[in-house]
Amino acid sequence: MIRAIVTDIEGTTSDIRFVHNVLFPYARERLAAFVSAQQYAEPVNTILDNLREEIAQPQASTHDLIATLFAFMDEDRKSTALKALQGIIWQDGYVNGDFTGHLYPDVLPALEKWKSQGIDLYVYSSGSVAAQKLLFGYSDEGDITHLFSGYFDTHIGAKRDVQSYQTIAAQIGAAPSQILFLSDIHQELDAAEQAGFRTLQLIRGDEDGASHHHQVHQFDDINPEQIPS
Ligand SMILES: CSCCC(=O)C(=O)COP(=O)(O)O
Ligand SMILES: [Mg+2]
Repeated sequence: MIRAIVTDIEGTTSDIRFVHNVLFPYARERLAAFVSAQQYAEPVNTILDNLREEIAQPQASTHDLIATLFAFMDEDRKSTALKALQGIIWQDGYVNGDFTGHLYPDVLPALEKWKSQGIDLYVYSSGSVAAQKLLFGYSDEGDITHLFSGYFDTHIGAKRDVQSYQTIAAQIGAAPSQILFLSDIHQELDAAEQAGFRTLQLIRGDEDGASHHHQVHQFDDINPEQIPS
């Protein structure tokens, strides 16, 4: 029996093009000025120290760190420090109504149905927990954060590491076999499966021939009582 569903965001609940064509450019255009202005204020001061630790350069200047952050954005590095900064910058965009968090139309009805069936819902994304709450708090369908029992980001570990899913299961308080993980990326599903999770792969665009996970095209196709093995 499935007791909890953990869902990825980009490519799963939300269009990858929203993240890459709207969110990422919004942060990119503002990042240098934002970091320069806020470098001595919290939480940016601590985030920059965390970034120095992440790159093992304790003496790196703010100028150097900004260059590093741009390199990370170029390679879509899932750096916890970059994700924290992006999340703070996106807040203005959501609050000012520059954009709303994209949701595929099949997502909200399915989440509501699963929740009404007594299944607890969680999010696991490389985007910071603050960024996750913004996307679902200012979504196309309004504030849907009440549906979620918890949020996980890279503070718990990387999405392709088995240990991350073991820690998530412990924090949820359910056996891994009672948790279903939804993602578009088969390497993330591989790690979750190795931790004992049930898995389903969302195919929102291109097929993934390298995956052995059961695939669905939308949330309507998912019945938590009948997850194929
Ligand atoms: C919280 S929305 C922004 C998502 C993000 O920054 C990202 O890198 C995508 O990560 P995901 O793990 O959802 O694929
Ligand atoms: Mg994804």
